[in-house]
Amino acid sequence: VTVYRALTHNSIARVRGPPSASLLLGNVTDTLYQESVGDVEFKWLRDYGGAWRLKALLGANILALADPKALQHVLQKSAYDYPKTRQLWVTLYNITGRSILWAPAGEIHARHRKVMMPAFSVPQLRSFLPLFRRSASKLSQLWKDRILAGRPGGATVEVNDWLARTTLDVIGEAAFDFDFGALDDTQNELSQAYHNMFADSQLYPSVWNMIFQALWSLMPEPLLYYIRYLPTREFKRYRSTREIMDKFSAELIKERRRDFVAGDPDKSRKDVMSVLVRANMSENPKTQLSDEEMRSQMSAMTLAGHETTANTLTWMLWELAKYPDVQDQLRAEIAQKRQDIVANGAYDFALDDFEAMPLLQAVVKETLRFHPIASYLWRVAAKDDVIPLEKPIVTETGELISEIPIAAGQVVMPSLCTYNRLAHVWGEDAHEWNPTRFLERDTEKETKVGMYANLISFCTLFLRLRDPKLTFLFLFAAAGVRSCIGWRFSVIEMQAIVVDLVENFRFAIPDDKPEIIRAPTMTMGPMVKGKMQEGFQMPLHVVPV
Ligand code: HEM
Repeated sequence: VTVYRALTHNSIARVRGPPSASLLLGNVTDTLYQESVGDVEFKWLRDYGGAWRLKALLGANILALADPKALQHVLQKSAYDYPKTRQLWVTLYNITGRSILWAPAGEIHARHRKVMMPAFSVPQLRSFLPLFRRSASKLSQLWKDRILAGRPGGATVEVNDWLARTTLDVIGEAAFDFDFGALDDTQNELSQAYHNMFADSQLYPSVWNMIFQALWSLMPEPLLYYIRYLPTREFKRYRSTREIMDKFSAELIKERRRDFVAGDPDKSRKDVMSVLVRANMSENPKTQLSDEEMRSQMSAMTLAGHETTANTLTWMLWELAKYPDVQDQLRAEIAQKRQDIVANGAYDFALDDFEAMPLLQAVVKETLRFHPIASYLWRVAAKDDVIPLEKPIVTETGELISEIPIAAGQVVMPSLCTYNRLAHVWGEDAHEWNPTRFLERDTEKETKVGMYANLISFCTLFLRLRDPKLTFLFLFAAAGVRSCIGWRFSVIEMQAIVVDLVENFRFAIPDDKPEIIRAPTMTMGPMVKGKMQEGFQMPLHVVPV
């Protein structure tokens, strides 16, 4: 009924949007088959403003949103009234099981979030800094020994693969106290299962696959849990990864629970799984996560916590290679801070040191703005609603509207990559990578969309986390919202890694200047044009400093 209402509700039809190339496929292929993320979205933003209509498969409408107030409404204020679409939650279920990424909006998601939050508290994350620094330094040493030894002029390094291996090892140790051995090239079932998963399974889905997914909206829900057994390229890949991970997680949870029951001999254990097991066992049995849910969190953590950070770091190094003056200034800032650290008798960078490095902060934020690896999200309205707009849009009939009424069942597509390019939020040069914008910004007057620098890239709600009172509040407020639980983890990890790499190496675009594209997959990875079948990659010329 809701699907039918959404199809027949006519207010959305008045919102302007691109003509649809095909009656059957609508504009969906424009997005999924575009060469580089943004090719079509930035044009639509220019043509229609902060909201536009796309045609989905079988004639349905999709409302795409870049407007700050609209995004705040859909992702924060009424977040549980905009659950994930069936296509998205089924995919997340297929990859991770009954994890927080799958968890249906409302009581189930709030229960998952509550048990998981303690593992992402600020003190807990501070304790991971030595791990991040150790992993970064291991990566630098491997480059020096294996690739750059005897080559003072440097060599071309495929940095994305190395960074994905580094972040996989980091998440393994931080989340499970487990060594994936990815940097050491250990032949490991688990690390192989996650290698290039999205590039292998999601790039340019077939038309039949898209039509099949559109039909999920009409299928009875219980049936959707069995779709994963179909023998398609992507389902086979997801299934084998999940089976390997499930086996591993089951053992790990058993071990951690045994520790807990036996009095937890190693109370200092900080890995996410230990904190999760402790938090879960302290919960009221009614609100505890089941064994299956606990196992699934491990898949979710590995999935959400490694390629995301690796791809963002890759884009950061690419931009630093393109802007050698910014790279030099960053290296000078690092050298200055290193001198202060040595003068103070400290051994290595602390979190406060990173926070006192304005250019480092700006480079991380600007990269998250410019290259949001989750370039758009999928939501569906659970009930009739009116979406407010900060800037009015012009309709098909020439009216100016500042609210869009929608019917239950309406599919909404928060377009994170276009919000991050709004000229009235980020400046007239929003389509340029320019970290200095974060050295000069006054965010007070902006509609608060993102918790971190008002960026939407982590889908976060806005609160000033430096204030301890608000941090406390955040733990509760965030219990009901689907923002990225790992945003701070990722920011600290990226700072720790980029500081080590820029301190030790100079990055440049290789002489053959490969054309890099932002592949339209779930984590917007870099690919070399013409070599897409080789998966994500970013060749950069690397010279030891
Ligand atoms: C640059 C790195 C990252 C980016 C840009 C990012 C972005 C996002 C976004 C946009 C969402 C919302 C997705 C949706 O609701 O449809 C999300 C959710 C999530 N992220 Fe991240 N993420 C990053 C790193 C991480 C890391 C390192 C972890 C874990 C250690 C993590 C764990 C999660 C989890 C568990 C959720 C689901 C939260 C929920 O539904 O309540 N992410 N992330």
